[in-house]
Amino acid sequence: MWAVLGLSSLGDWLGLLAAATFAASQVSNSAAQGAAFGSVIAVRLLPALILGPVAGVFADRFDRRLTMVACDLVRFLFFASIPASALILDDPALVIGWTAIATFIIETTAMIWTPAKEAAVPNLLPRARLETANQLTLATTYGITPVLAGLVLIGLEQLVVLVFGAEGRPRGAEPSDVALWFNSLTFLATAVTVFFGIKEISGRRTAAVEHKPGMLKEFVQGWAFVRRTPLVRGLVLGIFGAFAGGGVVVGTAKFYAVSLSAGDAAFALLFATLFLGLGVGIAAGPRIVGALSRRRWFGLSIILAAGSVLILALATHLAVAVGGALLVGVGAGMAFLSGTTLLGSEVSDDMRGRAFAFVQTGTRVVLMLTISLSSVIVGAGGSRHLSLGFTSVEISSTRPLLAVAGVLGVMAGIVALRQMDDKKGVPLLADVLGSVRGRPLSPDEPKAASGLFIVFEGGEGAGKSTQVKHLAEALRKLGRDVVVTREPGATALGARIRSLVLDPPEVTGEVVTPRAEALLYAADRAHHVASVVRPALTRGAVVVSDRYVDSSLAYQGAGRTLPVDEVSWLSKWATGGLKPDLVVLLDLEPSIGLARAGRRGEADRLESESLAFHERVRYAFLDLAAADPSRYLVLDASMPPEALAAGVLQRVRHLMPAEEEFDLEEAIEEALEDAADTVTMLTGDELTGLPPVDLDKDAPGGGRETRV
Ligand SMILES: Nc1ncnc2c1ncn2[C@@H]1O[C@H](COP(=O)(O)OP(=O)(O)O)[C@@H](O)[C@H]1O
Ligand SMILES: Cc1cn([C@H]2C[C@H](O)[C@@H](COP(=O)(O)OP(=O)(O)O)O2)c(=O)[nH]c1=O
Repeated sequence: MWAVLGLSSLGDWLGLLAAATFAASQVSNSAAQGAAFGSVIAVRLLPALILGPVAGVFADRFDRRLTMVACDLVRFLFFASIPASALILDDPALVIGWTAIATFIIETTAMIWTPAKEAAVPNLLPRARLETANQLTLATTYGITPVLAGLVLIGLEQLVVLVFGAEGRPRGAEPSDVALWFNSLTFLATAVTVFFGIKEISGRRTAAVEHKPGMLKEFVQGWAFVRRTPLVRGLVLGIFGAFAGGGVVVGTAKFYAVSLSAGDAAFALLFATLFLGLGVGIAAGPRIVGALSRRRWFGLSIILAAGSVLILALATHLAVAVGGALLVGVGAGMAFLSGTTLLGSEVSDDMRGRAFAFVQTGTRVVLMLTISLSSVIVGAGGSRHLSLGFTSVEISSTRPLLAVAGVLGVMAGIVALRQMDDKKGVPLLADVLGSVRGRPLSPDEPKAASGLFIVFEGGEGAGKSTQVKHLAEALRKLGRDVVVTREPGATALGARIRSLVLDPPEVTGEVVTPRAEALLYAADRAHHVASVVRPALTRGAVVVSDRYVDSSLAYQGAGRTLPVDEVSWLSKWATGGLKPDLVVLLDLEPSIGLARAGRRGEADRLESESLAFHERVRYAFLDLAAADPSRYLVLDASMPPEALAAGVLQRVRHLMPAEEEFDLEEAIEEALEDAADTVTMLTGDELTGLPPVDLDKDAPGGGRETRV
């Protein structure tokens, strides 16, 4: 298929050059030569307008292999007919006329061949390879074959001179004749290859064929499909927007170079960088964006290209303009690649031909219209002096035109992004940055609406288990369904993971390495969330967990000094993005906490870590709380348990539905009374200096960090 494609593309380029020079060589004065050359090029664009829209119906309706073969045979015959006509006809005008007609027919056939080919490729490849295949196709069509066509032309010319000498060559053996003969044979070769070599292209047709509606109906269906499907609508809009922007750039380029006070060299330089950018975008784009959603990539590429047109509009210095042109190219190249790949992979087989044909036609029309319109406008507009009193600036009409094109392009990109976004709710910038680093974000799984998820975090011996118990009791008294759980080890699987990760090395026989440790905690968490937490939240329960994601960030991130954002991504992936409604951080001097925990008995693997380790953990927790105060309640864990419990309840009150609030006040009162009892039991020293817990002054609504 690639060989066919390369050969056929070589044929296209060769045909474009050869037919035009052939026509020009039929007449001798230069004006007529120009007209002949131009008219042959013009008839190549005409079929796009007339036949383009219906071409796709052929690709979807008939066997694509036979369609391609028929088209290639037609091209074989008509390319050969051009030099043959010169042998038969004597009048140069007739020969030029026939060349134009033949070119028209050839181009018309190409309009049918291309969508058939484009629609067939995705059926021949695994989806995952489609993007690479498209890279190859684009590189072949726009990079290799045009150059090759030029070389072949030169080579043929040399060959003709070598064989027939410089003068007195037989008719039909001029270099441009030979090029056309040669070209005709390339199409014969592709016809043979497709017919005998790639039978798979036909593979998809089955019984459905008899029920096909009429051609006209299929055509109308194709339009309706484009209009109705957000993906295709977004794609079409984006692609047309990009081409319109490109058209304006091309149409204004000459005048633009003048407005930079630069000449033809600058014009050529800008074009060369634009094409360089295009190549870079196509070749390096996929590697740069990594696993970013292709739909998002497409929209962003359009925005990049159009935004860079704005850079062009504002650039006053050639260097800036060259940078802008490079970015326009990169954006356009990436959009081109991702757009083609999306069309190929996400449009169903029976619509694909029409979708490709629609885009193929639309882009040509848009390009022609914008190039000619913008060059006319710029030509008519000229440039104006704007007097500012003390100085005057020259404003060329290319600038506003480019600016308008840029703004419209950016808007088209944004609309395309909206229409096609497959990761709604995932922040765009974070997604792009994550993808560039190899870790795209996944959309959060929907959170259960009714449940409440409360997490206790803190160092060793901070009193988490004690507070979890208190809170659960208080909420149960209110009649709430409460699920108490913990990490690691709340499930049977989790219990095994827990012993793998926490048993001292004397028991396990070796030390768990930091990354393995992070993965084990994440595995425990994934299983825990899926089998315990989410089901409970779904039925509306309050889930109270002793430790969650923050423990990994603090212990594995800060403690083990693994990159915190990687640990965070791992947990996000493990939990499907489930975040707690409230995190209660019990903050305590590690030495005190470890002493408390030590009373419990044998230290586990992490408890035996150095004090410095536990210091890092403590400050990591505090940092996390400071970064998202509305989600955290930080309590001084050296306070008596009852006072802490009252503080927790006070905050939980804000998370409960309104009708439960009244009872909750009572529960808090009760807890405070308990606390008061404890206070009287203590000697008092330990409590001096604590701020009073004042219920009334706490503004309703929560949302602030509360320190009791
Ligand atoms: N606020 C507190 N003040 C003093 N000791 C406490 C407090 N909370 C808990 N403790 C004690 O400290 C030890 C560890 O408490 P625990 O709740 O198991 O902590 P964690 O679950 O954070 O490791 C237990 O012996 C517990 O009785
Ligand atoms: C959940 C989690 C715990 N841990 C550590 C912290 C604790 O030292 C250990 C066990 O937690 P836990 O059972 O809460 O211990 P303790 O009751 O002694 O505080 O696991 C991590 O390192 N990463 C994690 O993601």
